Amino acid sequence: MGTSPNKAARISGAASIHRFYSENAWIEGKAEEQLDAVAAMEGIIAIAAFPDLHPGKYGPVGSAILSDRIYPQLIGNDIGCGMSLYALDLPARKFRLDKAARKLRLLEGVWDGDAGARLASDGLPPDLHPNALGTIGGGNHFCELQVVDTVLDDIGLERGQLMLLVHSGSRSFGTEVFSSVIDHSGGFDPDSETGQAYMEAHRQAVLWASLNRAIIVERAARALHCDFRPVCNAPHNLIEPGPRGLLHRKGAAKADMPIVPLAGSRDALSYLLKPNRHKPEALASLAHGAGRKYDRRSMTGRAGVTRSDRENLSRTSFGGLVICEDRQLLIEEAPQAYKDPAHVVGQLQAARLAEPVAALKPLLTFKKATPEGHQASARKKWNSLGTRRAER
Ligand SMILES: Nc1nc2c(ncn2[C@@H]2O[C@H](COP(=O)(O)O)[C@@H](O)[C@H]2O)c(=O)[nH]1
Ligand SMILES: [Mn+2]
Repeated sequence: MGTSPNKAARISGAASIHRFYSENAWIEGKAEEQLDAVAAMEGIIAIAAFPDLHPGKYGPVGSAILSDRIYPQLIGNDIGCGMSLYALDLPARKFRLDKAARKLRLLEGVWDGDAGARLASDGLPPDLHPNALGTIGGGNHFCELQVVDTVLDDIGLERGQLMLLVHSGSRSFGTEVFSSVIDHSGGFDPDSETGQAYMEAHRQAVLWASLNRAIIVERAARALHCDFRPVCNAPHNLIEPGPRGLLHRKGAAKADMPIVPLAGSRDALSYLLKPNRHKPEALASLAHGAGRKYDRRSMTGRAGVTRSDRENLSRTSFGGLVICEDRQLLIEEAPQAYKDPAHVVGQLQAARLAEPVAALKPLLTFKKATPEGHQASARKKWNSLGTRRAER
């Protein structure tokens, strides 16, 4: 369990860990053990842990870790993963959920735009995983149509306004970068050739992921016939070099920006937060979501157990819809898998790290709609259509 925010600093191993959650937070013992293990690693300077903390494959998710070494393992494969939020120029009165759901199915297929040109215009090699660009990916990546439910501060949003929240990362590119360094659990010296090569590939992956989210919203807006404007773009899986060292954020939102999104679940509110910049121990970071309460494996038996449960997996208590044909993913990503985002926000407020400025209600959540095999055949079909079009 966590300690209260006012006695949160604790020395464990070499590095201090600031826990920004109280005894009431749902924190697994394994996540605490992972924090302690990281604090004892060579070169770790300080750690900030947030109330969405939960165990990860290689380290604690929901933490920011300052280090004088590069630790690719702390970031994992989804380098640059983040949340981008956009306000849609789509009148709510004209909005029809079932129609929008049909239109957004377009996101299932590959993107038919000029990936090479977009990559090049962002300073990236044009052949950098072009086929994956503009696609959401699996797991808990999603693209969600939301409606502004509550506005607590003037941030240019109005109640009832439609929004799009995109959560995605660097797809196959990030996986390739990580797989080349996966065995280096001891990390890299930042001055070493291998360390510098990793940081260059990582820099490109962060740009790639951000471009990916931008293309996803373009695709969605085109399908919905509307305009959009960016509200915030907050990565939460990356290393940021700075004057105090290398800041590793693993499932911790970059918070040195005016507004930071905190995602809930497909059946809970998401929040927009105004960070309080006067807490250096928070390492310019914040919770990025509700955080997992139960791991994927243990969701079988917790969700979709009865027939009516299974029938309701694609509907939400807000009257919203979920587009995801992968039944197992629907179960693993069921709302019960996550902590209560309102509680997470309350913990951040109690720790004086941030204030909520708006709450957003999910209307339509698009997760990986077809299993990988179907996607491959859809891609083949799309490509052969393209070839036929070109032959005409
Ligand atoms: N609004 C939604 N939020 C969701 C959904 N599924 C997950 N989540 C939240 O996003 C974060 C992402 O975590 P990450 O560690 O994979 O980056 C997670 O903590 C959840 O709170 C959803 O369908 N809609
Ligand atoms: Mn993520």
